[in-house]
Formats: sequence, structure tokens, C-alpha cells
Amino acid sequence: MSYSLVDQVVLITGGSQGLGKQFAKKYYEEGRNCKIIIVSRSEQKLLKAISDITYYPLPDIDNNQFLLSVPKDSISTREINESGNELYYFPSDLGSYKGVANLFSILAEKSLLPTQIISCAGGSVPKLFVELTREELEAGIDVNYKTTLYVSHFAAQFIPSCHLILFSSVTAFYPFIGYSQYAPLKGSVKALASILRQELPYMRISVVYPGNFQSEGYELENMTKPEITKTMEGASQPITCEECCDKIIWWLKYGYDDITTDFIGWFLMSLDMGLNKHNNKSPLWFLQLLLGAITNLTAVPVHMLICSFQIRSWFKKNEDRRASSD
Ligand SMILES: NC(=O)C1=CN([C@@H]2O[C@H](COP(=O)(O)OP(=O)(O)OC[C@H]3O[C@@H](n4cnc5c(N)ncnc54)[C@H](OP(=O)(O)O)[C@@H]3O)[C@@H](O)[C@H]2O)C=CC1
Ligand SMILES: CCCCCCCCCCCCCCCC(=O)[C@@H](N)CO
Repeated sequence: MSYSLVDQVVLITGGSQGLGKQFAKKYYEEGRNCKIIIVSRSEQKLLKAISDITYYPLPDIDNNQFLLSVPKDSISTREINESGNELYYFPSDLGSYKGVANLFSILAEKSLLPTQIISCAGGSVPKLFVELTREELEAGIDVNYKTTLYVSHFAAQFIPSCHLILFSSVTAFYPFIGYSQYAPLKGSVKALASILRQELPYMRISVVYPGNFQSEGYELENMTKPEITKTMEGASQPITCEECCDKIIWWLKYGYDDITTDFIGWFLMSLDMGLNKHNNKSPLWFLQLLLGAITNLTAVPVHMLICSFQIRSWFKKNEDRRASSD
């Protein structure tokens, strides 16, 4: 199943901001005959995204010509731009099974079952584990795992075949201090994809493992991110959403299904090249495996020693600071 921006019905979860919005913009501007449906919880954010992408001023979209669900039979089929791309939005909490069920029944009813799904909804609250609240822990599971799990489940049940593009994170290869609310769920997305590839061989299933990129979510996570987490992820300098989106599209067109967005991400994936990595189309596949095997035996143990030293001294420094402020 080759990747293209032509004649597609693309469902973009988390399409109201950040990378999801960037993908919507890409299809709208560079696609041909595409129907683009962006979904997120907040209608306000979705409207703002529509306005940013189409350059329609906000008051003009108040008549809801872009809204997918209501009023039911007045869905606009007007070609919105000269390339025949149509943009719709649908507010829904995809962390709820009912929310996803409702979305898919409307898509089916409107003959808009997707040919591509970009499952971009996600986000992290980086903090030390003991400092996380119950709400934050639950949001981590809902936003990062349930959205992807439920959308994949409905796609498997209702769509004969489609290209599923799931968003994990480099932290799935390397979970580290500060990401307890997030990395385990991104690891779950990776495991889910491995199983779905075996159970749904007629679907194309791609997994993206991004490193840092600038987005509204990234700005927000940096407000709670512990210093030690910032230090440890320093090698992944944030790129722009535009660059991130273009890189992902490049790899998808090239036929890759395990995709990273920076060199450190690619390198960390090489350390994780064991079972169920589907990069066989890459001429670099064997080299990457070999590099990973050698590094796992040599540099990784040294790196882990340095890390535990760094973490211990960070805790010590913080304790000293706490003790002196008491
Ligand atoms: N930025 C980064 O550095 C990295 C990001 N990633 C991953 O890439 C993806 C995109 O990231 P980014 O652009 O930064 O994300 P943002 O946090 O900027 O945007 C997240 C989007 O998801 C939507 N969303 C959140 N929860 C739900 C829900 N329950 N149901 C429906 N929509 C929801 C939000 O809208 P609303 O609030 O309206 O629901 C928003 O549109 C995410 O999966 C993220 O985890 C991975 C590695 C690095
Ligand atoms: C020999 C071994 C060398 C190892 C080097 C280690 C470098 C670690 C880089 C980790 C980058 C993590 C980015 C997280 C992005 C993300 O998912 C968040 N922004 C959440 O949104």
C-alpha cells in the first residue's frame, strides 16, 4: 500500500493543534481530492485550526459548514479549495469507546470511512512519579493509549483495509526519569502495532517514534518537566512541526513503517531492532541491526552507568536544597 496525498479520506486524531494540525494543513495544501477529517475534544481549538488552515476568518465558519455531525443532512460537499480537498471537523473524546463508536457511525453514514488514519492524539505531563495526581495518571492512559486502541479497533472492524499510522515516541525505546505518566503507554502503542501487523496483514500499519518537536503540547510539557529529564533528553533538540511532518511523509513514501524523526531517535531504534521491526525495505536495515547489537554490548552499559550517576547526584542535590530550605 503506497502512501500518497491523492484521492484519500484521511482521519486525523489530535488534528486541532501541533503535528496533527500540520498534517491536516499538508493534505489541504498539497493533496488532491482528499477528504480530511480532524478530530479532537475541543470544538474551539478545532475551529481555530480550520480557520488557520483555510484562512477563513472565524466568524465565517460559525455556520458550521465544516462540522461533520450537526445538522445531520446539511453536510457541506462544496469543494473548499481548488485541488478538490474538503476539510471537516468533529469534536469527540476518543479516550471514550462511545466517542469513537459515534465518530465511526457518522463517518460510515456520510460515506467517509477513512483510507488513512493518522492517530496523532497524545501528550505527556512530565513529572516525578510521586508528584503525579490521579487525574494526570488517568489522562496519560486515556490520551496516549485508549485513543489509539479504540480508533484501531473500529478501523479493524469497519474498514476492509486502510493505512493506519500510529504515534508512539522515542521514549518507547528508552523510557527514562520523568516520563512515567507517558512512556509506558507509548510502549504499549508499539506492542499493539506488532500484534496488529500479524493479525491484520491486509492493513498497512506504520508507527512513528518522534523525538522532540515544537508544538503547543511540547510548550506545555516543558513547564512541568524536571531538570534531570531535560538534561537526559538534550540530544533530541526540538525540530519544527513542519520539518517533523515532512520527514514522516518522506519515510512513508519510501515504504518505511517504523519511523523516527531525528538521528538520536534512529540510533535508539537501532538498539531496539529485535523482533517485529518492519524496516525490511531499507537497505540500511541490516547495518542498523548490526550497529545496535554492537552498541548494546559496548556503549550502552557505560551510558547506563553514567545515567545512574547523573540521577543519583540530581536527587542528592535536590535533597540538599530541600534540607537547606527546611
Ligand atoms: N511534541 C513532542 O515533542 C513529541 C510528541 N509525540 C507524540 O506526537 C503526537 C503529536 O504531538 P503534539 O503535536 O506535540 O501534540 P499536542 O499536545 O500539541 O496536541 C495533542 C492533540 O491531541 C488532542 N487530544 C488530546 N486528547 C484527546 C482525546 N482524548 N480525544 C481526542 N483528541 C485528543 C488535542 O486536542 P484537544 O485538547 O482538543 O482534545 C490536540 O489536538 C502525540 O501523540 C505525542 O505524544 C511524540 C514524541 C515527541
Ligand atoms: C549509548 C546510548 C546513548 C543514549 C543517548 C540517550 C539520548 C536520549 C534522548 C531521548 C529523547 C527523548 C525525546 C522524548 C520526546 C517525547 O516523547 C516528549 N517530548 C513527550 O511529548
